[in-house]
Amino acid sequence: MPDARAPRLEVQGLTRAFGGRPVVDGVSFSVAPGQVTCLLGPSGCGKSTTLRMIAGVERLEAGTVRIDGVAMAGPGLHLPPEKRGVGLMFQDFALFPHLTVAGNVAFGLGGDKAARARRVDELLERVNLTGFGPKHPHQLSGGEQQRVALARALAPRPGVMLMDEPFSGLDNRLRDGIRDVTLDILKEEGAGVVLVTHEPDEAMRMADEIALMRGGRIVQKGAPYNVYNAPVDKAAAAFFSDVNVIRGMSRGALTETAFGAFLTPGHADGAAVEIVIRPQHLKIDFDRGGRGPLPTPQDGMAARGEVVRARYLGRESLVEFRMDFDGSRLTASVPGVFLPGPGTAFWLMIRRDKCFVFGAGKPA
Ligand SMILES: Nc1ncnc2c1ncn2[C@@H]1O[C@H](COP(=O)(O)OP(=O)(O)OP(=O)(O)O)[C@@H](O)[C@H]1O
Repeated sequence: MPDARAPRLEVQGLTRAFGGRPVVDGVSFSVAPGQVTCLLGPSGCGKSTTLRMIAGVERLEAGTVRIDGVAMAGPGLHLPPEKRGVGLMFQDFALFPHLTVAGNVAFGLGGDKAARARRVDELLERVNLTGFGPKHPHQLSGGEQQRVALARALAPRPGVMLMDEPFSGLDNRLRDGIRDVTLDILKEEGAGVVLVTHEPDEAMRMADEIALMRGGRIVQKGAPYNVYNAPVDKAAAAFFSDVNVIRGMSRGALTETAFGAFLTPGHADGAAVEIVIRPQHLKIDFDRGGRGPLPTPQDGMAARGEVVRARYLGRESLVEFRMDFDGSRLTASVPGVFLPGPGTAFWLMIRRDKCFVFGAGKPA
């Protein structure tokens, strides 16, 4: 019996260049049964090429791909996509227009007619499309077509499901529901899933593990909570939200700023450091006749700034300040509606437990 914990997919050192330019450069990760790994990163970072090499539609130059312990690609080895036992779901999911819904779902299925029909019915029920079998794709909404595509990809019970921006063609209202249905079914089926996306929200919502990619490499890998709350560098932090940056210089493992001193161990004396904080972790307080709140160990000292502009975004308001100490801009996010007028004075503090300290030399 196969080991239920053995990885469904193991990718080692995947490498590929186009025109002499490395596009995927030593990518390694593995995916357990029922696990969703999101390859997340900006356009052009090599996510799709990685997925295509795993699928077998692109050749790799170095590295190995193993599915359920069996080598699919490696030095001198390249199994075609149909021999890999992978399910594919791409943005332009391209149902076969001339086939019915049932015909689409049954497309990759072997076995006798009755067994195929049973599997098609079972899957259509799972994706809430019972009774849609005789229809044709053009009679379906975008969300329904997406669910047919999911059923079609799952029909042969692939050990590994590869999805490239599968939800990006759907409007926002549909997307959340379909993501949840998809996730439930994939977990039940026990497939290992690799999902490519450039949207951090989607990765946070779907992933058990996020592999953050940049320039053809995985720069950070971990549970969404860890990647969000312990980014490896400023760019990793900034990929998930706007960030504020306060610059300073480390001396004796401390960096003095207008917000008080920050511990900056590991940075040499004289090294430029950047203290990075997300807008929701700035605290703001009212001006009390030219004074702000008293310093606290948790939040350090308050620094004064004036509102440049405030915008309401639905769940939160974003307020941009010009800081007195150096004229720099900082942005705070406040839940709900908070729209102070330009020029209003406030005092800002920084939640020490939520700030990240990086050397200023790292890539932006
Ligand atoms: N067949 C190809 N020939 C030449 N260059 C290619 C080829 N396929 C991809 N590239 C280049 O490789 C780089 C990575 O492409 P890839 O599609 O993997 O990125 P991505 O992270 O998935 O981006 P996107 O989200 O925009 O699809 C891009 O610069 C792209 O132009």
